Amino acid sequence: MTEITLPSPAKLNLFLHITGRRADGYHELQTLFQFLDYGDTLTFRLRDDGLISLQPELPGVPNGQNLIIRAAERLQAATGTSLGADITLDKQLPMGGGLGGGSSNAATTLLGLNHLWQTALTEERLAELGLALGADVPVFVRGRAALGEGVGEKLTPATPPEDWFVVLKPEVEISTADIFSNPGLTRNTPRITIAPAFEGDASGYRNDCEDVVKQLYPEVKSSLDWLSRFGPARLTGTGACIFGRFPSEAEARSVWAEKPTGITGFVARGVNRSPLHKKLTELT
Ligand SMILES: C[C@@](CO)(OP(=O)(O)O)[C@H](O)COP(=O)(O)OP(=O)(O)OC[C@H]1O[C@@H](n2ccc(N)nc2=O)[C@H](O)[C@@H]1O
Ligand SMILES: Nc1ncnc2c1ncn2[C@@H]1O[C@H](COP(=O)(O)OP(=O)(O)O)[C@@H](O)[C@H]1O
Repeated sequence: MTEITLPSPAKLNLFLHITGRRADGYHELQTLFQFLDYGDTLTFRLRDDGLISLQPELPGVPNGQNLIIRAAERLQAATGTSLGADITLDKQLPMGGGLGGGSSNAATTLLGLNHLWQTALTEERLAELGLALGADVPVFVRGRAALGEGVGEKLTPATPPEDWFVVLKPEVEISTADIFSNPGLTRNTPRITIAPAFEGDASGYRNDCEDVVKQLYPEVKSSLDWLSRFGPARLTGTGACIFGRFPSEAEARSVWAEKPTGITGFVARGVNRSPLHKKLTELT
């Protein structure tokens, strides 16, 4: 095999509780991750000269800082392979939206190149390499919906309902670091036991970043107010994307059809197995 094309799906944080703060300033979380059957696509073409190239360059992200290149270089360093790759990215996910697109791209690169280069690292080792690139990378490497604890890297598989979602992207850029450093952030939500997350209904939980984000960004508040008219709606990650949950595709699409003009987003299904892992299994 000299070329593979793989999905790089989005994630939602169905809830996100901040339960404390570590000595290094990072926040301890409890969060329920689920994948969407919607995202970016990456194509990897084998090179035998060790070079890594990426096209197209993302606006505002020089290739040297792109998580795709950084993941590929980490895999080269960890395995000592002499192989390289030409990588093409079809970007669909909004950047910095709380959908984990960059982390997902890093995970797809680690799994995709491990396959193409036949470097045979275990999923556990790939998740370790990924964690050094971002707290959200391990869940994408593992490919199972999960309760994430620690900074999101301690994962316990979970099976939330595979509902349909309307995802909206208010036109604001939100920095994760800014939200986590806000003095008004709730940082003492009591830890929940794992059992409710297994049962999968996240409706009794919340996103602890939501109040701060709504105060700072009225566009997010107005989108949440609008979407909440149709059912439960919530922020994912530190935003800016929000999601509404619906039991059927038809209901999700009818709400989507009524969205105010000028707001972007998409309709997608929540899935407990990553589309990336599904595709990789088909290849082997
Ligand atoms: C909040 C979450 C939830 O899934 O998602 P996103 O909104 O990014 O998608 C993640 O935990 C985000 O993880 P990640 O995107 O890897 O964050 P990083 O770039 O490592 O962190 C940016 C900055 O946010 C702060 N930070 C991040 C994670 C965390 N658990 N505590 C923190 O205090 C730190 O100041 C850090 O320097
Ligand atoms: N391949 C990539 N795709 C998206 N963003 C990337 C990528 N590589 C680096 N980044 C940087 O990571 C930041 C966070 O991106 P992303 O993971 O999409 O959002 P979030 O963490 O909010 O879910 C971007 O704003 C961008 O600067």
